[in-house]
Amino acid sequence: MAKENVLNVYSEIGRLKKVLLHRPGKEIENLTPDLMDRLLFDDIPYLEVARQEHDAFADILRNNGVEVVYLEDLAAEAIADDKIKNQFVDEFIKEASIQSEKKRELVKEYLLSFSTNREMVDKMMEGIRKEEIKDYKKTSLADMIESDYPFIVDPMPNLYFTRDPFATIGGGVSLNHMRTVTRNRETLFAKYIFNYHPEYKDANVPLWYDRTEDTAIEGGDELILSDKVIAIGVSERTDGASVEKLAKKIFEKDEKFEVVLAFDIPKKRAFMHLDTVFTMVDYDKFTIHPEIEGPLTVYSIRKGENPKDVIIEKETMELKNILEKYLEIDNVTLIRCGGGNMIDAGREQWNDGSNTLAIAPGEVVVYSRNHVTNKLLEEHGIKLHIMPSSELSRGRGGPRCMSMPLVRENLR
Ligand SMILES: NC(=O)NCCC[C@H](N)C(=O)O
Repeated sequence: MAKENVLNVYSEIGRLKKVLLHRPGKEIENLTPDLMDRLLFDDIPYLEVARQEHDAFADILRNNGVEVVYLEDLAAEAIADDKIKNQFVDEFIKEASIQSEKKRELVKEYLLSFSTNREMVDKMMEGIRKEEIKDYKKTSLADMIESDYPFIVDPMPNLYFTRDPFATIGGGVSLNHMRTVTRNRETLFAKYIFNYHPEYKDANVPLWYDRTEDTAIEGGDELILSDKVIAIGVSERTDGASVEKLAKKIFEKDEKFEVVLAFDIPKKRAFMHLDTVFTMVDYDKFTIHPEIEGPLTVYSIRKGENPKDVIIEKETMELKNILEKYLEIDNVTLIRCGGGNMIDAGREQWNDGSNTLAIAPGEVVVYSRNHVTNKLLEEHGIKLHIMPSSELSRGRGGPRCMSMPLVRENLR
């Protein structure tokens, strides 16, 4: 029997009931200047302060009635069975680009030596420095003559952006195939959680996308505008082909969604995901990066006659008109990040000024540093929960990026 409502997300703004976070761990202390580019960071956060900020974020959520669960706990609980744990470790090692067989054996031995699954999961996330495994240098010629690269297994510093590796859509999950190797490794945790965690394993959670697919899609591009309309950014991180695959999967199931809108957005870092430039803060209000007001090209994807077919239409319209048309609202208000001032907009956008997490209609969590945009949101009647933001923001993601809703109340 399928369990009811273990996942339920039919909007961006319905009251948040349960959310998945990852408390930044020592993976942040394994970031080096040489690695930043490949691991998608622009600076190195100070872990102690990043954790304080993250705990403040979690407290805001808990104080507002949200159940907060952590990726690292769910992953550890999912592998309680030794056979599953063994399989998980093998898969992790296979994806960690470890060159020699002997070194893979040493890494496995090392991971299995941790006394709890939680400690082992933390270590997988943190990465393994060379000096942690003694004698690895004697394992093969490649290892003996290799460069001074300091890791046997790379850290995964982007894990605190839980929005991206998988995304809850309706009653199912888009288990994403990420654009980059570093972020794709993160999706393994979700695979094990949805297959083996006691909360989810018997729930027959439908997968709208699978990490084994060969085109990319990331959760920051997946926005649920209503129980009828999903918006997906075709961006630096998400391919058009993935949006079509996901739409077909959703339409084949008995979900209420009627249309998937593929937003063609600029393929550059400041526009990394759709939620970098655009989040929903109330029934009829959105905070946006002024540069996506449009005219924008949007492809609407609807069910065809045959469940496997879709009908795709291309339109070029202003963002405001697109939202009014598809959400059937007379007047949508777009609140411009930085108030449209070029300097404020550029700075606050860079620090995720329009990446807000709605915890209820008209109520959002925002970064303290984006005070120009925050003031504007307040002037539009939005209730703000302001979190500290000097360190977490260095990873180029805001409150929406740092949270994956598992359950939201349905809107009336
Ligand atoms: N949804 C988001 O925009 N997530 C932020 C991800 C930031 C991370 N450093 C990345 O480049 O993937």
